[in-house]
Amino acid sequence: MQKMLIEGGHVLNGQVRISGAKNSAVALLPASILANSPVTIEGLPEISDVGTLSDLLEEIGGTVNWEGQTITVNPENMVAMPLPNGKVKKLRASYYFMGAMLGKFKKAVIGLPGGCFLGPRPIDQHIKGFEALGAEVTNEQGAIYLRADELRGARIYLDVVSVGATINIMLAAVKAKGKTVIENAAKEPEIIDVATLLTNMGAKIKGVGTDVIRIEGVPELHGCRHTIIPDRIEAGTYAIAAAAQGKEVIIDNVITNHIEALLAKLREMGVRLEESDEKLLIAPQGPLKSVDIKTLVYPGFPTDLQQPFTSLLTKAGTTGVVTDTIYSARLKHIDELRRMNASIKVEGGSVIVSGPVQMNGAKVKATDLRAGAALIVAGLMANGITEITGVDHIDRGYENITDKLRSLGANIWREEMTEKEIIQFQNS
Ligand SMILES: CC(=O)N[C@H]1[C@@H](OP(=O)(O)OP(=O)(O)OC[C@H]2O[C@@H](n3ccc(=O)[nH]c3=O)[C@H](O)[C@@H]2O)O[C@H](CO)[C@@H](O)[C@@H]1O
Ligand SMILES: C=C(OP(=O)(O)O)C(=O)O
Repeated sequence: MQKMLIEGGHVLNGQVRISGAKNSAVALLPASILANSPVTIEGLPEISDVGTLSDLLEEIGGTVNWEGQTITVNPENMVAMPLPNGKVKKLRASYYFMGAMLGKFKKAVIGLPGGCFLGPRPIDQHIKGFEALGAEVTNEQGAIYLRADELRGARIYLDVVSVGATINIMLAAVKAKGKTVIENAAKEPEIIDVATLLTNMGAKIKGVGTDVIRIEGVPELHGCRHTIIPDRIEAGTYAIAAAAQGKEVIIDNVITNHIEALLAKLREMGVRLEESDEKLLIAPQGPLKSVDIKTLVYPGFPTDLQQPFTSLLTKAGTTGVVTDTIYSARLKHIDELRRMNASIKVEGGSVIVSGPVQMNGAKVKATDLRAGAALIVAGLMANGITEITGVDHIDRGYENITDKLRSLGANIWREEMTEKEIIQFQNS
């Protein structure tokens, strides 16, 4: 087990390249199950969630070949192998095996997913969608059993706007008989990316990127080649780090339109930004002004950037209020930031950050993926050394984050933890 160390105070400068989007990758891989011939996906990020899903595809009989960042999944010998335990619990996106296996085999057994603990994360809307398509869904000892004689298109209204439910219902519906309409669908760019792959596989999907998606089922889907979109949350994290501790940082391979809500807030804080084709320059100038943020579904401010943005607010004057309307309990980073000298109050559902304060290095724990990103941003700004445990969470979603930050001038590295440190970490 490793820990991450950061000597704060070094100025970030230079260029960093963004990897393929985690939240696309984790849906594109299960989508390959639906094809009857090999699917090639280019530009996958080297993160542990991708590794885990690739193992799961092999567990159900697929063959997976890697060539650099390009993966080819051959689904021809896949079977409806139950996956009630084990790797499915390591990540959230294993729930996409439900929709994809139901769509392909009309049956699936998948354990309830893991992923970041952000408070309750029900999957009732996924199940409502599967049932509307004609599946019988039961929860038996923590695993979801799905069976259908036949999947039939249906009109499905999502009670909450859900990324996972929108994609999962698309996966189950593309081979169903007849028309499916998903109303109140989510509009995240990753949903468009998955629909693009499915369309290249022969699916008939309209309206993706709006809140009404229409699918006309087809009997067969074939293999294809697809290039993944860049990770807007990774890009946003580097943009926040650059605003916190950068001079002139260029973010390469970014679709700036995908992070417009963040960029608007950075501009309000007084950060100079320049956008060009696939590139974004971040050049903070002078003291930062505090702003308020409220997370919303896309294209609103993303919940996945709320935690790192909270770290940035510690450097701004004078008071910023953060409200997460998607995951109100996504607050585990706050105590750790306080250890580093942040002045943060939690009142009702809001986080009130007072600044500017000088953060100090401390021993802190990443309790989830973006809490880890928040601690890295704080560590880059802090006096002295910050030691972060819980690095496994960070590795679920950030490719080579230590190398990328080092190339920008940060002094960040990893060390193996001693046995005593591992025991302390496990008991904390
Ligand atoms: C793998 C992946 O893509 N993860 C992302 C996805 O998670 P995930 O797909 O799990 O998040 P959802 O969009 O489904 O969740 C949005 C909100 O709806 C609620 N909800 C969701 C489904 C459901 O059946 N019932 C229900 O009540 C959730 O508790 C949450 O409050 O979108 C989140 C919100 O942008 C991001 O933080 C995650 O990074
Ligand atoms: C919450 C996240 O991921 P997951 O849904 O995979 O847990 C995230 O990417 O911030």
